[in-house]
Amino acid sequence: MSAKLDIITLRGLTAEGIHGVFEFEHAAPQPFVIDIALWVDTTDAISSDDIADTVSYADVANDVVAVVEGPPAHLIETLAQRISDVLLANPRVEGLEVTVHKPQAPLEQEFTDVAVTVRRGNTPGTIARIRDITVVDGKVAPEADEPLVGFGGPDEAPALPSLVESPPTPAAPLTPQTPLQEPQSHPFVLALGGNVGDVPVTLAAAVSHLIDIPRIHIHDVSPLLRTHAVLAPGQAPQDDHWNAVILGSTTLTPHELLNHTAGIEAALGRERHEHWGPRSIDIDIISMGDLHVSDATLTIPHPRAHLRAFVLAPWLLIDPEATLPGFGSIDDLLSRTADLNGIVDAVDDWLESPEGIQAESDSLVAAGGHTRESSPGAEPQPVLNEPSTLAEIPGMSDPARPLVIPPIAVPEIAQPLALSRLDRLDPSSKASLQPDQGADLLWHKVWNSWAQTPIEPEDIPQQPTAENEPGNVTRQRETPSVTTAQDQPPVQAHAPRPATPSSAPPSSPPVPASPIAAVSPAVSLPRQAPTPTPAASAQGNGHRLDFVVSPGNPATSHETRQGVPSRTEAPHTEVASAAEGPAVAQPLPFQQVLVDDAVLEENPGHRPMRWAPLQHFDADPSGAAGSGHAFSGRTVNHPSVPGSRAESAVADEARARAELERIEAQRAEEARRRALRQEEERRERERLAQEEFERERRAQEQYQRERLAREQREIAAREATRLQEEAVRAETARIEAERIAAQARAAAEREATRRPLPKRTAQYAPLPEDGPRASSENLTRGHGVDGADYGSAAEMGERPLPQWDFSSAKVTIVDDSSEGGRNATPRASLLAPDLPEGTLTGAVTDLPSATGMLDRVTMRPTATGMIPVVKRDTQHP
Ligand SMILES: Nc1ncnc2c1ncn2[C@@H]1O[C@H](COP(=O)(O)OP(=O)(O)OP(=O)(O)O)[C@@H](O)[C@H]1O
Ligand SMILES: Nc1nc2c(c(=O)[nH]1)N=C(CO)CN2
Repeated sequence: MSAKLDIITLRGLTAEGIHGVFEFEHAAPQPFVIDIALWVDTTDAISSDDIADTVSYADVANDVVAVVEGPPAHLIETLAQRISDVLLANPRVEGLEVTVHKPQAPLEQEFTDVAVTVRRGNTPGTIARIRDITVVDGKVAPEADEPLVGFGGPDEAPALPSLVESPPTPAAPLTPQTPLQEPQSHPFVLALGGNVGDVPVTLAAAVSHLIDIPRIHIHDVSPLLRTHAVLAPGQAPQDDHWNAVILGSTTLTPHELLNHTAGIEAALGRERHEHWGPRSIDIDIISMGDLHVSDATLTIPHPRAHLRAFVLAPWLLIDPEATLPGFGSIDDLLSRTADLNGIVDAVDDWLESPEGIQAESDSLVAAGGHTRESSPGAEPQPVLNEPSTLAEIPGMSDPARPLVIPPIAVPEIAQPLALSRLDRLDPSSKASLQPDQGADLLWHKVWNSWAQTPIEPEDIPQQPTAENEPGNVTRQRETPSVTTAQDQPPVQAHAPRPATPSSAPPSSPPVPASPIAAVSPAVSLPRQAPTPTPAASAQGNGHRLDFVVSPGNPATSHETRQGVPSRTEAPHTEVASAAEGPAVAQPLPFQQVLVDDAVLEENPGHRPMRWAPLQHFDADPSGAAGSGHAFSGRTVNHPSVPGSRAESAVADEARARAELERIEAQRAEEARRRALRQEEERRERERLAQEEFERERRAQEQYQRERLAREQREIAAREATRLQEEAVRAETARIEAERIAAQARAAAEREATRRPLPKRTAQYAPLPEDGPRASSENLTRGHGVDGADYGSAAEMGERPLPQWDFSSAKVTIVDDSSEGGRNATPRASLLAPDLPEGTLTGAVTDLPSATGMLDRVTMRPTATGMIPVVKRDTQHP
């Protein structure tokens, strides 16, 4: 079993990141809150007290924050996976659970949390309930009254790998006002099975995990049965399974329990490839008290449990009185299962050291002629192929070792059992009745015919006697040196049996006619249900179980010694009758009478034993009494014997022969009926198997349909998210387009309201005589803004200003030399004399110049000393 893992938790770790489906979430960081639980083997750390031997939560916090602050992801699932990957890179982390909360997720509705939880690796059990600790003024505040919900809390099932796709069970939000009610406890029955790997070890690990889960209490674990695989028709052969049943109780809901069992399956390597395929482990919830559940993921009671010996047999071993709600007593159910013959081996106390059980069983089975492979087909193969001698069983020559008697399979037995009517005789009777050398031929013949007559069900007498007490199965007498039913009484499921069959009072209650009623463990676990504790010794890896089949079981009556006269039956009856009065006819084919003195005289070597047909004896029952013949064990004068002894002998021979013929005819008839019955039983089993297969197929189809529907829902949900994203993008684009359009409109409006640009012309005004550049002789030729050559300043100075009507335009004469410092005197004043009356002059400080968009004309002094005069065209005011 793997080392126990402890859980290190870190909760409420907050960091900011840019994760989300929407573009805007990538633009601005938002908070993410992370809860971490790490499954770590702390054994070393506990002994060394060294941080190097464990996982430092400080490192964990750094790693997690780095991921949250790292590259953007669309989904919190992705974020959780990235965190898992980083933390699992630490080899000390065997498993983990990561929850990513997104408290400011962009949702229109009010909410308290959005989160995703992932579990990875080996995460046995569940996370312990953790209380929030509030620190106030540096001290831990007293606990809040309300119970915690959420992470690890009792009302939240942890996310498990196998259930990732299924919708999470919503946790009922508990408020401080909600009183904490003790949830109701339900008994449960789980069935465990598997046939891949070292299954006993895996199943023991599963039991250990279950024990570790809070709110689950294990009451009992059944012996471990090795069973032939039950297969769907046409399925390829598989290795044998190991099956066990667990009884317990839990306050978990059925789905929470399923979550846990599925988690354990996943942790123990369960993979699903094929329906009813080979598996390392399978855990089915068989029942939960009276609960009935039926939904897409869970059906309780388990819909096929009532058909399965590999579930019912181990269950019966620990709870013989159990019933499966809606189906009845498991005892009865078991007797009708088609795989009843498939129980190959059984081991008790297997949890102690499960290692080696499988190998040991393999060698036992190999010695017995089995293979681990079972035969295909829903109809189980006959399983009995017992070792014929004790020596063939490895280790069985050691008398201290417990015996393995494989379960006695019914109703069809592959090899004819060496059981005959003679086997019904007790050994001393048998010895005294056996024909001697030289005894008469007829007696030899009768004896031999008895010897070849298998015991028939019809031979079972109605009254129980010491001879037919349960457990006196002749098969067991064939191996007298091992534990037999006499040493070890079988335990009847319904009625406790006395310690030894011989001590059973004659009034013992008749055994219920249940074919498997007494499949009983010879060694029992300490358990609550009353179970037998017979004498088998406990050694080795677990205790093999002896299985004994009740004689009350009609199906096993092949093996029940009946119908052969023995000391305790016909002769005894006869003696008693003779002593007490007229002989009482018994429902037996023969009476032990007809010893004729003459024959004795003529053939002194003959044994005076004969068997006569009952009707002959009955012919004159009163005569027996009347003639006072007493049956003294040897010599009885039959009342109906006629005068001649020779005639009588011949008549006896003839009657005996006739009787033999009648018996043979009867036997042939019985064989025919038996064949018919077996054929009917086979058909019935086939029908049941077919029905189960059909049910299975329908269940599978339903499961597939639901899976498909779920997938389609998921696809639709993804598509809806995609469309939503697209819609958001389109909306964003629309808003942007609108903004641009609005801008354009505004610009257009401004444009529209703006006066058309005046056509501009430029002219150079002559510089005044006393202007700063007036004396310059080397003035370059002036060019107007329109490129026209206006000649030199001197020439231009002679030219008059055009006859523009400056008064109609707002003309400002600007002297920007005020900034350049070349001339502090505003040019305007200088120019003013030359401008028409009313022309505005003065510095313009509030408008840029020369933009062409001014209301006013700007005149500047230039480097050439000439002043461009820009004026609105009078035709375009
Ligand atoms: N009572 C139940 N116990 C366990 N699983 C159940 C039960 N009822 C329904 N299921 C569902 O059956 C699903 C498939 O189970 P699984 O693959 O183990 O089937 P199986 O063991 O191969 O077949 P079978 O159910 O016949 O034993 C599980 O995921 C679970 O959701
Ligand atoms: N013997 C045996 N056969 C099976 C088993 C099982 O547990 N034991 N489980 C099956 C599907 O659950 C199918 N067949």
